[in-house]
Amino acid sequence: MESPKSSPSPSSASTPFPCPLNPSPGLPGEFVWSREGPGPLDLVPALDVPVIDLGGFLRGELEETSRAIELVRAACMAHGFFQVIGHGVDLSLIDAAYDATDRVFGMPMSRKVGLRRKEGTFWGYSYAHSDRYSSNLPWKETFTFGFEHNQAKSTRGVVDYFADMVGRDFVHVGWAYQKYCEAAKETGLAIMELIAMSLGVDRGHYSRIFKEGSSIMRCNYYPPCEKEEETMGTGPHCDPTSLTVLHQDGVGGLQVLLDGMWRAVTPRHDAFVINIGDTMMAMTNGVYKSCLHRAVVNKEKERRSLALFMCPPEDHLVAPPPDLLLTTTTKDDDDDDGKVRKYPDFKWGQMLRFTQSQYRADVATLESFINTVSNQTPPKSR
Ligand SMILES: C=C1C[C@]23C[C@H]1CC[C@H]2[C@]1(C)CCC[C@@](C)(C(=O)O)[C@H]1[C@@H]3C(=O)O
Ligand SMILES: O=C(O)CCC(=O)C(=O)O
Ligand SMILES: [Fe+2]
Repeated sequence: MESPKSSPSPSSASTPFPCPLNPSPGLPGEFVWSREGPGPLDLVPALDVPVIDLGGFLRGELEETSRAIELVRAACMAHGFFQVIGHGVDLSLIDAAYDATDRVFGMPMSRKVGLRRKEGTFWGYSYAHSDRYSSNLPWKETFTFGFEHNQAKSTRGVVDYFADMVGRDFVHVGWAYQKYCEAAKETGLAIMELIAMSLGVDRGHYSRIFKEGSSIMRCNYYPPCEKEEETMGTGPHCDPTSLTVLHQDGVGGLQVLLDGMWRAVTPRHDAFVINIGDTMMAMTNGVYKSCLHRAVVNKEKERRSLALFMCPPEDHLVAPPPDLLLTTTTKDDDDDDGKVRKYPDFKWGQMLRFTQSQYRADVATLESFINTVSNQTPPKSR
């Protein structure tokens, strides 16, 4: 597994970039995913991930709530992906977030380069992660910033971040993202209640943890690419985080691996795509699945997606609720009362730093992280 390369020296940071994301006759080698290139894209059938209407649940309607719980459970046991409508988020707020995204990636490259993530930080602009990796570069630009869930405790909101880091002319962009993140977070917290109820644990178990957590807000911009079959927008991976609340524009490109086949998640303007991440999988003792997915690019159209990666506090000890250990047995448990833990305790901050300094998130991030940590510290008995 390629470990991230150290970020370039300051002098190379000022080197004019070759802007490799523009269409070109031959794809630069570092963008060719020879082993995993998506190949012919028209063969990818759609995956009819469940579309769950949150309206009834949010209105406190018992029957609709039971229906939503059932659908969440079935999807999370299978592949960890579903779409939600009836979330109550005004579509004009989503459109404003896309307008903000167009403003961010529409900046001149010289200004974007000035916003590149600094070594040891997580936030800022990246093109193709070329400061972190030297091969299998994703055909995308990204802009990433943090969002504190407990706004009362937030020392510096999204608006301040944009005003201070990008410039006063981006204050309204900061507001658009601030409002978007607040709404997407509330949707995510509501879904965490459904997840808890679907597992038979206290309804507030997960949402209480995440109300004190934060999110990684990742804006993805995928330029068109003539060699769409040879490169990747975002390579195959499982999200190391807990719950992803993603909105994709109408172009399409998100795919989930199911039964050995890549399946397309059809975009819906009125829906968020929700998926379980590695950390939530550990919080459910492996009952709910964090699954491999990727984003492919398009030879004609640019594509954008907005991913809110919800995380617990960095010092939160990731473990399943005790009740869950009493009520669930997993098929490969040799311990018939289901008390077996699938993953050791770990602190979320440790896993996050692992993905930023040592390991490029892929299909085996959680397993690799646990192996790394267990080789460093004696196993904790529980
Ligand atoms: C903890 C994280 C690392 C990434 C952003 C969040 C959740 C998703 C991860 C990522 C998108 C998975 C694919 C590889 C990656 C390097 C990327 O393409 O951006 C990952 C993110 C990252 O390390 O910046
Ligand atoms: O762009 C997409 O649709 C998905 C991107 C993704 O999976 C990610 O950023 O983790
Ligand atoms: Fe992802």
